[in-house]
Amino acid sequence: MSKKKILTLVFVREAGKILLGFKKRGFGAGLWNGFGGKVEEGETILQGAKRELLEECGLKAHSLKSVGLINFEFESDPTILEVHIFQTSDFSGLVAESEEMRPRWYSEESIPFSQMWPDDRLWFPYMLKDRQFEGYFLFKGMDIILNHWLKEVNLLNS
Ligand SMILES: Nc1[nH]c(=O)nc2c1ncn2[C@H]1C[C@H](O)[C@@H](COP(=O)(O)OP(=O)(O)OP(=O)(O)O)O1
Repeated sequence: MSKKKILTLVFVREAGKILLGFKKRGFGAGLWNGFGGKVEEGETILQGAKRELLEECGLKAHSLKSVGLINFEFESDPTILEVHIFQTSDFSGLVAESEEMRPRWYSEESIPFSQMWPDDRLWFPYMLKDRQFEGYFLFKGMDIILNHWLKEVNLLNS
C-alpha cells in the first residue's frame, strides 16, 4: 500500500528576482530549492508553508498564492510525496540563514538549474509566467526522471 506525505515548497519573488535556499542537510541536501517541508499534525497546508518559510529563511509571508501541485514517487519506495507549491511577493522580515538553508536571491534569468532537482527546469517556466500546474514525477534515485506528466490547471487560491 502506498502512503502519502504532504509537503510544502515556497518561492519568494520580488522585482525579477527569486529567493532560493541551498539545502544544507536532509532530503535534497546540496541542491538549491524553495523553502518548505512536512506539514505537521494540526496545521493546515498554508500554515505549514508559512511556518517553514519563517523557520528556514526568516521571512514572514502575509499571503501565499498556489502555483502547483506535484506528486513525486521514487522507484522501490511506496511513499508518495504530495508537494504543494506556492509563491509570494507579500512578505516582511529580513532574509536570514538557518541550520537547514543558505538563502540567496537569483535573477529569474540565471536560475541555477544544474544544481537543482531535475524536475525544476520543467515546471519553473509555468511558475515564472504565473501559470498554475499539476504534475507527476517518477524518479530513479535523485537524478533520473523515469516518467512524468505536467499540465496547466486552475488551482483554488485562498
Ligand atoms: N523533486 C523535487 N523537486 C523539488 O523542487 N522539490 C522537492 C522535490 N522533492 C522534494 N522537494 C521539496 C519539498 C520540501 O520542501 C523539501 C523536503 O522536505 P523537508 O525539508 O521536510 O525534508 P527533510 O527530510 O529535510 O525534513 P526534516 O528531516 O523534517 O528536516 O523538498
